[in-house]
Amino acid sequence: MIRVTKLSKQLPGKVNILSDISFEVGAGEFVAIKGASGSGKSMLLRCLALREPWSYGDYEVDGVSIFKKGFTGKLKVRREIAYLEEKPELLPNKTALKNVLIGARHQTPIWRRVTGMIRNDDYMGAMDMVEKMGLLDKAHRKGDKLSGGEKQRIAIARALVHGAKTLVVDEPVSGLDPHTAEQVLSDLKRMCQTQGITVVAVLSQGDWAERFADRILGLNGGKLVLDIKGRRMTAREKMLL
Ligand SMILES: Nc1ncnc2c1ncn2[C@@H]1O[C@H](COP(=O)(O)OP(=O)(O)OP(=O)(O)O)[C@@H](O)[C@H]1O
Repeated sequence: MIRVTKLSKQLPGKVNILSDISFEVGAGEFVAIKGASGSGKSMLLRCLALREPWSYGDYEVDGVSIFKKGFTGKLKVRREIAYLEEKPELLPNKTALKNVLIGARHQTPIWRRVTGMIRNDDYMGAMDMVEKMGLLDKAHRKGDKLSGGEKQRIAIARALVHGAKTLVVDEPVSGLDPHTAEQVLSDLKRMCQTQGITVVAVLSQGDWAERFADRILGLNGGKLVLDIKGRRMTAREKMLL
């Protein structure tokens, strides 16, 4: 469970990017973030993944107060919360499977990256995850020969194989055709339902959030203006964003 209390983010010069944001996300929940361009969606994700320092606020993950725990708190977030950028970077010359196994630079021991040595258990685990993502037939295709949607799904598989319990994902379906977008979001949703993985995803386009999310958070000018169950939004709710 993630609890964010009064998160604020200021940049030098006192510009407020995020103001007084509080919300909770339960284990296994799929939460979508919506908001206009510049409303602070990416900054919120980056703060959740501790890619950006917070100016103010409390952060609790599974009952652990992250900032009070200092280094171990931050390590917990690094281990358990994976941040996936809009266009995930894969190693272009490695296969999809190798990308799942050794691609995550900060999570793979350097000796294993250098030697390419893989334990059998790890290999099976990665293959299993690639299959769950519906990409078994692409497992041996090189990273640069995968489509945008396939790259997204390999990046998700990589994060899960390396122990992430929560995926914080920036626009996972932007630039994808509707069929592929549907596949990526269905995979994410299934991970939530069957494995208790928590997903916080920016889904600003179309009605993806309304169709797939358990909850929708809405940002406007760095403020949380909406926190509703995942359902068709009313015209009034849309006006708030
Ligand atoms: N490093 C930075 N320095 C100055 N301003 C920044 C920085 N990073 C973000 N901002 C500003 O913070 C605000 C929120 O940015 P953010 O990227 O979170 O928006 P967003 O909602 O994700 O937008 P988009 O949908 O266009 O990606 C924007 O006004 C942006 O210009």
